[in-house]
This record gives sequence, structure tokens and C-alpha cells, in this order.
Amino acid sequence: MSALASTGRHSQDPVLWAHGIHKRFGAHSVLSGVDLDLSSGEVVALLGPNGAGKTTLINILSTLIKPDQGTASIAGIDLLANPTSARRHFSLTGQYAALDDFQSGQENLIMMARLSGLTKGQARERATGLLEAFDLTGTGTKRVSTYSGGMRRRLDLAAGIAARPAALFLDEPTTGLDPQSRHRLWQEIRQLAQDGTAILLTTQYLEEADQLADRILILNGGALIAEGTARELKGLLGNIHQVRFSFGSQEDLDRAAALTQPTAVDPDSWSLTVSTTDTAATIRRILGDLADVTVANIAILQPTLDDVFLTLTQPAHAERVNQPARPAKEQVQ
Ligand SMILES: Nc1ncnc2c1ncn2[C@@H]1O[C@H](COP(=O)(O)OP(=O)(O)OP(=O)(O)O)[C@@H](O)[C@H]1O
Repeated sequence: MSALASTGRHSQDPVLWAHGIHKRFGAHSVLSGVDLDLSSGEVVALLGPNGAGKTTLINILSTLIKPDQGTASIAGIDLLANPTSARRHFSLTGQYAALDDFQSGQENLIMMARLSGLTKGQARERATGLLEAFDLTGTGTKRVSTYSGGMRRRLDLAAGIAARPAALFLDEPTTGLDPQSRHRLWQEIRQLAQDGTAILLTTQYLEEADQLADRILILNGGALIAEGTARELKGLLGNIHQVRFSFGSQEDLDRAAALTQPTAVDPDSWSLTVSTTDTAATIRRILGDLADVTVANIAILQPTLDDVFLTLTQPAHAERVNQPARPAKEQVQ
């Protein structure tokens, strides 16, 4: 992982690890030497632009497809040489739930628990506990075909962990959920991690990665290009700051916009934003230029994970990633 913009954090005693994973489809190289590890109780988010290879990597780790090169292990079992044994140690839940619509939620969970080797009594007990944990007790005996999208997703997740897996792969678990269901699912994912399951999730929502993940991996161009906590990754953006100047009227905003070189102007909030690598000097200079304009407020903006993602996945900006971390949000005035 020599090209990785690493924050230097590595997990100990991984439940799951993969090394040097390569995969191509025909002439198209999708993964070119991916390494990763996942520890018990850790939530790791895998981010990347569309087509970056996230699902391909999850499919390889969950033994659905074979890599062209590389090694991987789960709970000490060689995942590629012994996929059948390896499958006992993880679950995969997807965007499209593999549930039996004609059975009830409870029956689905009992079936999953039975498939993992629990006795009838144990499976029933496990299903009851999961229905309760996932807020499905009231609807547990109803057919899955009557469930809402959010209920199906929760049942899918419950089915995925019915066997108490060491690792859980979640491919875009909250896609299409309303904000309330998404937050509930986040709580459940956190609880699973607290109970010791290692979780690898892909998501299109950077806020989700920010909220949930202990560690974020960014996949781009077939390789992992950055890794770290959300805070650490934001630090990788270096000393490029956004400073927002707010004004008391449209007229003041227009005059200021003509005198500065804003990167963005927001007429709704009568504010403009400038990018700078020297915050103090820029604020001094702009206040000097705006001597005749009343500035209502100045704020130094904390980068979002969107800023990090967009910057790191644009090659033209890649050289910025090794700059020192920027300070936390601070109100100047
Ligand atoms: N079975 C396949 N045969 C040929 N090409 C494939 C196959 N599966 C995936 N690909 C290609 O591999 C690339 C990576 O696909 P993948 O689904 O892993 O990306 P992703 O990061 O999950 O994307 P998204 O965010 O859009 O879901 C894409 O260009 C895709 O078209």
C-alpha cells in the first residue's frame, strides 16, 4: 500500500485480512493490489466513486467471485482455498434482500439460524431476540411481502447476523431508506460492532461513513488511496481553508464579490467563500479591500468528508494529501 495516503492507523489482530487482491474483467483491471484488514468490533467504510470496485471487493471477500491474484483469510481460515469453511464466519447483506417473501419475518430468521447449525429451539430463541432488537416483534409473524422497505432492510440485517458472524459485509445498507430508518439502522450497526462483529460497509453517503465508521478506506482507480478516521482524512486535505464572509445586504455582498475572488457566492445567505492556504493573511487582506463594506461575520469552515472524497479522487489534487492537518472550525468574529 505504498501509494496510500495513510494516517498511520492499523488494526490489531484482524478477524479478516486480504493482501494483494487483483481482479480484472476482460481487459478492464478493476482491483490492482488491494490490502485490507478488519478487527473484531471495528466498523470500516469502503468509499469510492461509481465503478471503483467496491462491490467487486466485497464479492471477493464474501467468496462470491475469485480474485486473479492475492490472499485473504477470515478467522484464520484461507478464504480463497476453503470458501465453504470460511462462509461460516461471515454474513453478507445486500441492497436487495434475499428474503423469502412468502414466509414471515420470524420464519426467515429461524431458517437462517438453522442453516448456521443452531437447533430448532436455539433458532427460535435467536429469532425472537433478533425481532425484538430490530423492532420487528409486532410484525414478526406477518409475511415479508407485506413489509415496508425499511422493515425489509432491518429483517435483512437481522437475517445476516442470525448466525452471529465474526464479520459482516454490508453493501450500501441504507440506500433508499428514509432518514429515520437510516438512523435506526445505524444504531443497530453500532450495537453489532459493540457485540464484537467486524463490519465492512460500502456506502454512497459520506455522512454515513462519517457517523458510523471507525476507519474509512477510499478506493479509486483499483487501489486504496487513503485510509483513516473521518477526522484524520479531513486532516489529509492539508492547509487549504475555506473562509466564509457574510454581509448584511445583497448590495454589500455584490460589492464584496467584485472586490474579492470568491470560490462561491451564496445570495440566499448574503455570503461568499474564498479558498486560501493562509487564513490570517487572507482575512486581513480582504478586510482591507472591503474597508467600505460592513462584514457581518467571518467563519473558517471545517472541511467535510465530501471535500476530502472529491479532492482525493481527483488526480489533479492528489499532491495535496500530504499537507499538514488544518485547524478545527473556529469563529473569528
Ligand atoms: N461480472 C462483471 N463483468 C464485467 N465487468 C464487471 C463485472 N462486475 C463488475 N464489473 C465492472 O467492474 C467495475 C467495478 O464494478 P463494481 O460494481 O465493483 O464498482 P462499485 O465501486 O461497487 O460501483 P458502484 O458504486 O457504482 O456500485 C465496473 O466498471 C463494472 O462495470
